[in-house]
Amino acid sequence: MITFTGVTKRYPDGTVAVHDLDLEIAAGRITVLVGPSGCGKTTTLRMVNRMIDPTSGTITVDGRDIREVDPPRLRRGIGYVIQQAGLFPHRTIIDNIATVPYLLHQDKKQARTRALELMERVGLDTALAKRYPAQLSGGQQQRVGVARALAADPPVMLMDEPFSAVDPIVRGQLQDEFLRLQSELEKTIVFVTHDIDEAVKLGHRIAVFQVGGVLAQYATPDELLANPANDFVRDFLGGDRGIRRLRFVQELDAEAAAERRAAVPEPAEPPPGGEAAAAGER
Ligand SMILES: Nc1ncnc2c1ncn2[C@@H]1O[C@H](COP(=O)(O)OP(=O)(O)OP(=O)(O)O)[C@@H](O)[C@H]1O
Repeated sequence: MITFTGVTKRYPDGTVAVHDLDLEIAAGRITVLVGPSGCGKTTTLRMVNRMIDPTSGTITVDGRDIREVDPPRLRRGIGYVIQQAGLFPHRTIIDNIATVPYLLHQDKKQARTRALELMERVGLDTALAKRYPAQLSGGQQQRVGVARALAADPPVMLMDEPFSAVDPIVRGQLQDEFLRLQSELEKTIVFVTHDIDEAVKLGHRIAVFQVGGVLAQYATPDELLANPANDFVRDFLGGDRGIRRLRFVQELDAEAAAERRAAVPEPAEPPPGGEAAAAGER
């Protein structure tokens, strides 16, 4: 679990990016930070791995105050994925993915084998391993970014608008694959987006921020859509909130129905002689 207690970030020029934030981020779930541009989402995210230090307040990861952990060590347990993937342009895909294992002086051959496994896991053809980032599509690059963040198998992943640089169709595919992957991996994920649809689709819980770094509401997607805490949240959710909620509830229903179907045991083989014989025995 990650906790923020009374966290404020004021930049040297006086800008308050995050204001007195209290937030509990559940382990093994996806927590989405959403809000308009400049509301402090990225600042909040980057305080978790100490790329930015808070002005006041306390952040803990698994009960430990992060100020007590030296930043390189802390970051080994925290994967970081950014918009447009941030890949090293002069390194091949496989070497990009194995960046952290190389830094940790892991066996090169092992690191590469694992990188190939990760490529498959995130839906990349391993034939792309020797290419360079510029030779991949935007969606493929994002997948490499996710694979690279997973390479050290960190329990926590910070994801800053990771799918926003691709077209809506690819974006939808990446989101679906990411959800599938997360259902296997159960990482603690903090995911930043400014897109409420993405937040509703991915988030177990959603933190809505407003400009000034104020947390306006922290709730499950269903609670958020059903009961916006104030006018700002209502406006941010938009006029089609009702449609979104309906779609969300329908998706939940479909998932529950699929789970029920999976839970029902397969019908037993009919006895020799077929159904008529089975009926006759009753
Ligand atoms: N280094 C900095 N110095 C001064 N102000 C900064 C700095 N970095 C960010 N800010 C300001 O802090 C506020 C929050 O910025 P932040 O990047 O956290 O917001 P955001 O919600 O992630 O925005 P976006 O969606 O546009 O990326 C903004 O007003 C921004 O201009």
